[in-house]
Amino acid sequence: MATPLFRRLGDVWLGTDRLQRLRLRQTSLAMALMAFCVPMLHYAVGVAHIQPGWPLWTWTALSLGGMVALYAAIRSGWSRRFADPSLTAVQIAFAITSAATGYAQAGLLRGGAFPVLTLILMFGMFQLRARSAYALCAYALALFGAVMVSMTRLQPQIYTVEAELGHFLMLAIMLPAVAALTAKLSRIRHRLAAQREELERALAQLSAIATRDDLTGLPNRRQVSALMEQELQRSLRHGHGFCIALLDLDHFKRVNDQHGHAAGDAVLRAFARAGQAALRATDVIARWGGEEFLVLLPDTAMPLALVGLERLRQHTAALRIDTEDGAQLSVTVSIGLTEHRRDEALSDTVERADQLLYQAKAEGRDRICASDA
Ligand SMILES: Nc1nc2c(ncn2[C@@H]2O[C@H](COP(=O)(O)OP(=O)(O)OP(=O)(O)O)[C@@H](O)[C@H]2O)c(=O)[nH]1
Repeated sequence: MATPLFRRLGDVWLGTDRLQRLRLRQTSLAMALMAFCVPMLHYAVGVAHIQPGWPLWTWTALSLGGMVALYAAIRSGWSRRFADPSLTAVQIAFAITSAATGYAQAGLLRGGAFPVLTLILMFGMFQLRARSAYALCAYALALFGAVMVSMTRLQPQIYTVEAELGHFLMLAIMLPAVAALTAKLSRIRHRLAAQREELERALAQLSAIATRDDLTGLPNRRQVSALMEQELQRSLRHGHGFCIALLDLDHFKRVNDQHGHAAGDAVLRAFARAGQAALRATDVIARWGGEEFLVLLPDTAMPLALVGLERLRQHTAALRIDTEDGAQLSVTVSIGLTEHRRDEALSDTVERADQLLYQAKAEGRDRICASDA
């Protein structure tokens, strides 16, 4: 019972968009850190036996209010107009300012500002670019330096020159080291992102090679076999039938012999395009091998399948293909078409289509021989 409630609350707080949730989780963590720092500073002021005055309350209101404003800017989507919608650099600059002004009030416990500052900078380590990291570390060093100098004047008995010099030197060593580490991480991140992109491109290429025929761009035999298997499973579950046709270009050897292999390739490409255009978007025409093609007509029964393939046959006969030697070629196609019989193996359906194709060739080519089932 509790889980859906927590999930709903989570959705209200973080939204449902994946990227937005990532950003807001980060900001929520920063808000939690700030919520922890507020009582800590109040405690530090208490230790110094100082009554909390307006500087502490102003700091508290601005620090908490600023975090809420940053959360609202991201949650509302307003921050999407910027290059970094997480507002990482802004959040870090704000937190540094809050830490430095807190340092000025923390008195004896001001050393606590340093681990907090380290934590703040660690937030940026995984997101900031090298240049922003250096700029923010320089800002932190300058601001803390200014606060330290001011405090040696305002409260010299607590903020002694010697102690502040020591603190400043510590920061002067720590901050550039953090910036250098962030820059290194940023470079690693960019290299990883580039490698991932390259890998995705290679995978897409591999998948195209594995599933597409190079010459025509149509699905290859392996791919259409997988599609037929899928269609078979769908047909078993839902009870609707499908048709398969085998197509073979007529006298194609002559095209190669008389006009060359390149002209033959051009004819195959033109036929592939015409075939796709003649069929419905849900039908699949694939290269079965050589000058043979297979058409899969999912969720289609015989009279309708015949209409689609007759259109394809006519489109093919109307094709005119210009060759490099200036000739204009035309081509016809013979088709064996059949419907899958319930409970029969796919290979049997394809075999029947092949016999019908043979029959179409024997009867004079440029025709369809079809059997219902
Ligand atoms: N240009 C080209 N030709 C191919 C390709 N694959 C197969 N072929 C050719 O297709 C021709 C097939 O010829 P055959 O099987 O004898 O049949 P056909 O000349 O089409 O005659 P019928 O099928 O009886 O009408 C052969 O010349 C093969 O070299 C290819 O990718 N490109």
